[in-house]
Amino acid sequence: MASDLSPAPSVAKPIDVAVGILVKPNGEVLMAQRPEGKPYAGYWEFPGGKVEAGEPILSALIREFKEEIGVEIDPNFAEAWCGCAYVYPHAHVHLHFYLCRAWQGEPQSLEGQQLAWQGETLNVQPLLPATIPLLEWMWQAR
Ligand SMILES: Nc1nc2c([nH]c(=O)n2[C@H]2C[C@H](O)[C@@H](COP(=O)(O)OP(=O)(O)OP(=O)(O)O)O2)c(=O)[nH]1
Ligand SMILES: [Mg+2]
Repeated sequence: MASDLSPAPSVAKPIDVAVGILVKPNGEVLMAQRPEGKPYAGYWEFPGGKVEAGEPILSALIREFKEEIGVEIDPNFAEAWCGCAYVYPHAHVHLHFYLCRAWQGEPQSLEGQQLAWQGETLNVQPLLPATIPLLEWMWQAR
């Protein structure tokens, strides 16, 4: 019988991910399409990305928003909302979602990604699997 019980690399160490939901006064939220070359390219998500070693999650959120869409998030208006874990074939992620109602700058596509403001009836597909239940829950919780 095999004696190596060490977990597969994908489940050994969850990766923290800071995710931001920009919410406009009319309730629309900003979604982005993952660019070519990344896992799940073409899938829609909320902007954000991996937290670096030792980096506070809110700092990672602010950094990722500058890098990906050129938007300056005001930390005083970024509300830690909820988290979830998901095991993908490429990684085990721990997602930290923030609701952001104030920011500076107009979202720009700095990584060649498509951006779209979305209301409750989505017109973008497909979504990252881990994001689908969060989005449904968000509309219910409003
Ligand atoms: N940004 C974001 N990531 C999500 C969402 N849902 C979800 O499962 N993820 C997963 C997909 C990825 O495995 C991980 C995010 O990592 P990423 O590939 O975007 O990382 P990153 O922006 O730092 O980019 P890079 O290091 O690959 O250049 O989290 C979501 O709504 N937004
Ligand atoms: Mg990203």
